[in-house]
Amino acid sequence: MPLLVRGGTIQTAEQSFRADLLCDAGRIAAIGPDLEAPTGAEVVDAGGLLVMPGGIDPHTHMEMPFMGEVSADDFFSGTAAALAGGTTSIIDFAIPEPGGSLLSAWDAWSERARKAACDYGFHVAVTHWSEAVAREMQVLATERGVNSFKHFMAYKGALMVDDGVLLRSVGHALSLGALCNVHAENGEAVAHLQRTLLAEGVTGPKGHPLSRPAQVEGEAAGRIIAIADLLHAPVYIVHVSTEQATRAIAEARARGQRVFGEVLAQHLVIDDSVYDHPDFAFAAAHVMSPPFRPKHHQDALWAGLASGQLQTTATDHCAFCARQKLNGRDDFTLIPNGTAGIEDRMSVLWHHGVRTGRLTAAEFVAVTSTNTARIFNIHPRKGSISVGADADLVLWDPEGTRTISVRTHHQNVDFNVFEGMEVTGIARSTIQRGRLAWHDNELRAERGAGEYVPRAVFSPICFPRTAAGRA
Ligand SMILES: NC(=O)NCCC(=O)O
Ligand SMILES: [Zn+2]
Ligand SMILES: [Zn+2]
Repeated sequence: MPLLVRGGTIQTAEQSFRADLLCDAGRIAAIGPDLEAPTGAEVVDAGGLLVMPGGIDPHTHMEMPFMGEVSADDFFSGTAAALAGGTTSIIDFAIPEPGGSLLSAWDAWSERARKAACDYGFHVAVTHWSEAVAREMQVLATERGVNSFKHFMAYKGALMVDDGVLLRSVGHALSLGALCNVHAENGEAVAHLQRTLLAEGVTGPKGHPLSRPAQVEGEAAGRIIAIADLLHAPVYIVHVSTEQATRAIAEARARGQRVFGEVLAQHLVIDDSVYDHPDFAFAAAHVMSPPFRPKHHQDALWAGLASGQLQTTATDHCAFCARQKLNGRDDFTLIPNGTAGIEDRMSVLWHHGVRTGRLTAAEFVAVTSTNTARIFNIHPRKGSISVGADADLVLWDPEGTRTISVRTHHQNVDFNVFEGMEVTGIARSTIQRGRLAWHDNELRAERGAGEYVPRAVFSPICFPRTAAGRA
């Protein structure tokens, strides 16, 4: 059924104007003043609201097996919560079994994601190197719509890769026109500090940030940037949480390198005092990597977003319940790493970014949606408001308020790291492929309504020379 969005202000990453918008067959069919509602169309009143591209979260882990547990939000509950917060697409991570096949990981994640309520894609992790891995990367890039590969420089003994693997994989991805994503923490240093702390008797959650100080991220960010520079490859650093990594990215960009940086909503507003909490459950609920930082790092992250040196925002949504976090009751290294946030990213960014004057509304759209679509080559189908684009929209109430709470959120987890935060700026309605999936506080997410979005290689923003050569 067609859907007419009437009387709103269209807000994109470039401009703002009053117009109606007609959705039909899942796409944006028309944009203009005073559009007629076709027979049988549903009409939604967007008076006083901003009509923006739906959010894209480029970093989630739904039902991910990790540290002996499986993250608590599955592809349905997690994407339904996303829709309640104005996010209409995610890019999750398909992670092979140790030494296993990348194609099998893609198959397994595709199977799990069939129940997704919003659109999705996958970064595929490279966790070891062999000729078979190289071949599978090629198949994924050319036949399965994967244009990004993930590398963990941390999690020694599990997902971590060394510089030899990084060099091979970054070089191979470059030849395929794919982008390497990197979790930048020096995993050897983390393992060393973990051992030392445990030997000193530091077993509680406080050991987590102590074992992953800012230098650990700064060093790894500098190293992967140097490797990318050696190979003339673009690189995307996930969950940047420190001044040091932000500076390394800015300096590389100033030298002309194609380096992109992602920030998590959580790192922008929560600091490391959470680990001082006497209650294990509270402190453990904040155990994620990289950890929360002393407050001054937040200023660097906001400045990075405002200046364009950091381009995207995400959540690294990886929900674990108190029962799961208890695995690390006597040893902080066993607490499953991860926090939730997919439902609240947009409101947190609006409240703390736009309302404070750090970001313009256009920049908000850029960092929550459009930049991700450009980097991962799904623009203008996603992240834009243009005729022919997917009708993935959020009707945003810039003055609407809500109090974030585990009691009201839709995420399948018993803790919310933003608990009690009063935010101004909320999703009144979320339109997923032309259908109201969240409207007036009612979640109408549909199991399986989400579709896989294949992503073509040689994203022009990552590979400008190739793009120019092809034009
Ligand atoms: N971030 C985190 O703590 N858990 C998910 C895995 C990762 O992204 O490092
Ligand atoms: Zn990570
Ligand atoms: Zn992650």
